[in-house]
Amino acid sequence: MDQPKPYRELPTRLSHGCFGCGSENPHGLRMIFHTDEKSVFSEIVIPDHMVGWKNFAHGGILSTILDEIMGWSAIYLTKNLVLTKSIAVDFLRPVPVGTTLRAEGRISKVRSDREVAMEGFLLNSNGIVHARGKGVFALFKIDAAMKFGIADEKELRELERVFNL
Ligand SMILES: CCCCCCCCCCCC(=O)SCCNC(=O)CCNC(=O)[C@H](O)C(C)(C)COP(=O)(O)OP(=O)(O)OC[C@H]1O[C@@H](n2cnc3c(N)ncnc32)[C@H](O)[C@@H]1OP(=O)(O)O
Repeated sequence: MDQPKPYRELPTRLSHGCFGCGSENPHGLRMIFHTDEKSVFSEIVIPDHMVGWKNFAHGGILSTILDEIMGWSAIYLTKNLVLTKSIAVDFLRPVPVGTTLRAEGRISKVRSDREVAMEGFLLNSNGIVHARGKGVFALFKIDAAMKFGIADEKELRELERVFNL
């Protein structure tokens, strides 16, 4: 008998142009996310054209991945929409392009109903951490997100529906 999967995919395959997760950006990372309900994670291979020095991934790309994983973790785990207020990244070991990485995000501290501190990690296939991020995210209920113009109403209603916000 099939065992239930210990994790599931988040419904983030929305057709939009986000560099991190949009399915309509041919130059983007096209990240797909899974959750075990305590964290959100994503397997990713950084393409060759995102190289920095030698064959190592550009630090800005690693920061983007950490921003993205912490952002979706914040959305899913707090049930709010988010905007990044700040991020800080520690680059611990170079990341070669073309290798499989695991990005992982989780809540560090819910500071108020409008702000959450998150942490994110980029690990190689042996579980070694290559980069670590900390981020502070503004939390928005749907009505506030509309007021701030984070997305148009149709997109927000869709996010509300698929994420039970
Ligand atoms: C679509 C998803 C895709 C899903 C995307 C998932 C992936 C995420 C990963 C990537 C995310 C990004 O890169 S996001 C892109 C990078 N980040 C950004 O662009 C954020 C730029 N920063 C900002 O817009 C701003 O700093 C804010 C909104 C964060 C904070 O604004 P602020 O102006 O300092 O706020 P503040 O003075 O305190 O308040 C001004 C007014 O806003 C209200 N206000 C402030 N914060 C909030 C709040 N959280 N909820 C309600 N209302 C609020 C206050 O009551 C006040 O109202 P009143 O008194 O005037 O009525």
